[in-house]
Amino acid sequence: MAEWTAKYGGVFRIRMLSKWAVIVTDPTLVRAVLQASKTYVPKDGRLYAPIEAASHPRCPNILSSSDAGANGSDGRYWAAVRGAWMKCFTSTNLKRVLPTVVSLCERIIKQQVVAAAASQPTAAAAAAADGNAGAAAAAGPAGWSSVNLCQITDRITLDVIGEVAYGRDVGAVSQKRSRYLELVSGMLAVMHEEMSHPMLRLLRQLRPDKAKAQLAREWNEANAAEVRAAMADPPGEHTIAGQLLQVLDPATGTPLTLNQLKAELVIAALAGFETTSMALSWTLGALACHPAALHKLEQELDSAGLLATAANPQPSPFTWQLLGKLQFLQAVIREGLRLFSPAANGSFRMNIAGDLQLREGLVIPKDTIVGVPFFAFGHNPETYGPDVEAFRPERWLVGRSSSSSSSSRNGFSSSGGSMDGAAYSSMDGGSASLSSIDAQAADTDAIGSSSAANGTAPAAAAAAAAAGGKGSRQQPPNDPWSFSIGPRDCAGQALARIELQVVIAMLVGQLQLQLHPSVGGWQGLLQRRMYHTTLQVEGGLPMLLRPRVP
Ligand code: HEM
Repeated sequence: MAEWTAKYGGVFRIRMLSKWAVIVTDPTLVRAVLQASKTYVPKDGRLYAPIEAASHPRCPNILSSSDAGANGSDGRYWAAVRGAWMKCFTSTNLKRVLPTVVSLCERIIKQQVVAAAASQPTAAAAAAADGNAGAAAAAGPAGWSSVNLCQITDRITLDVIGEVAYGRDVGAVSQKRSRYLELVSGMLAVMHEEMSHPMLRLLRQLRPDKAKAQLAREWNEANAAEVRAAMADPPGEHTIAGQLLQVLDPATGTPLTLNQLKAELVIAALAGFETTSMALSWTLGALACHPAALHKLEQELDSAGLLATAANPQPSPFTWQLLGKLQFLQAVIREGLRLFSPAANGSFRMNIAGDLQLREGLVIPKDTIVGVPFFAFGHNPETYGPDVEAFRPERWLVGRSSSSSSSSRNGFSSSGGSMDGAAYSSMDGGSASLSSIDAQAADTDAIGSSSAANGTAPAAAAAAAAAGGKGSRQQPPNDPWSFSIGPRDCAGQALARIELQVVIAMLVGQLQLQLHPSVGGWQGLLQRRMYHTTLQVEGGLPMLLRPRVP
């Protein structure tokens, strides 16, 4: 779709099985479709059936349920659970999660220090001397540990989700083998397959795949056990389980049942695990291929006391006060999210209300699918200029003031708003949201929740104009919108943004990173992009790591 976007521009239509789909990547039209307005298109669960299959086939969940009138739903259920999710992500609650993220990073760094030390005098040299070239390559050069970075980011992310969902350490970082990690990864693989091939689910119902059925059973049992434990001994206010246990189903007036809770809580892993982990891996991989950007980041980390150097061998851990303050780090994260948009497929909606006039001469007929694929959005040359394929964090700095995140109160944007005719409860709890987390606002709980900070970043438009491109017409947003925008934007983005900042700052601050030569540099990294519902790294991401200060 990125290629079609480059060829056909910010709006075009494609055929999806029996239906037409209008694909929108023009920022103005994306706003029209996704943000509260008369042209807003609500979600429709029918397009998300594989997610429901992996959560609970007969229970709605926050991600797939309709927010306004589609599928016979009035949106009240979605509004109730969304409200609970957002309460979980207030600054006060997120502050309780930050130490977990920091300590997981410290643990990973320690593991890498040990692994790198074990490769000295060098396992590689010994293996090479024995004529075992394969083992020598896998061990990496002396003093470096050879890793699949995706496995590291997976482990950190799953433990963060375990803490936020249930207040529990699921042990992905501390244990050598984590069954829960295997189950989540397995279920996501099934979900992606079924999203890509809609007939697959039907075929599997006709001819069941025993291994997949067993996986689904185990997944179901593991989640049921977590939910039962949470019901018996409710975890704290900072957990999604803790908040959901207080929700009353608007249809019955009673607390959510075990199945309803399970359907909701599973979404934390299905929506938050691979997306965040991939964002980390892609961004760290991109940094390893761009020494100038890496150097700038190192300088910024050094000035914040986060870089390990001979003079400062034990840098301070990342603190709440630093969130949103490191401008180049923020730019690196934005550029990573733009270029490697983790929820690549983006948001797909169904225009059920009637013919919809998006602008003069552009009408979306009733019953048409409307798709906003965020990977293609991030690769629209009309928006970002001719260098869309380049990793250039600076594009997010031009035109931003030094307190860049202050497009709204202290870095928290609050343009969520209400939606015609539908209860939109994400404002209820107030979440620490969008562009950054800012320490000045950290003590405030009643923070507006969602939606894009809608300032403009003139750099890309100027670049496009200079190149004579059509991009001069566009107003690029000052965030890559990888978390979507509007009432159905990512409920977990405040958490993801914290994890991205802390993990990148701490790993880069304390470890040297190099792409393994087998990847083939930047071009090789780009070729690993595997476009599913999420943007995965095909074959993992082999990297070499070593402590900055041995
Ligand atoms: C870099 C990481 C992440 C990215 C890029 C991302 C992206 C997105 C996007 C694009 C959507 C909208 C999907 C659609 O319209 O169909 C979404 C929704 C959602 N995300 Fe995330 N997400 C991330 C991390 C997380 C995390 C960590 C969690 C929770 C632990 C989470 C929970 C959710 C939920 C619950 C929704 C549905 C919200 C609703 O429909 O009201 N996400 N996310």
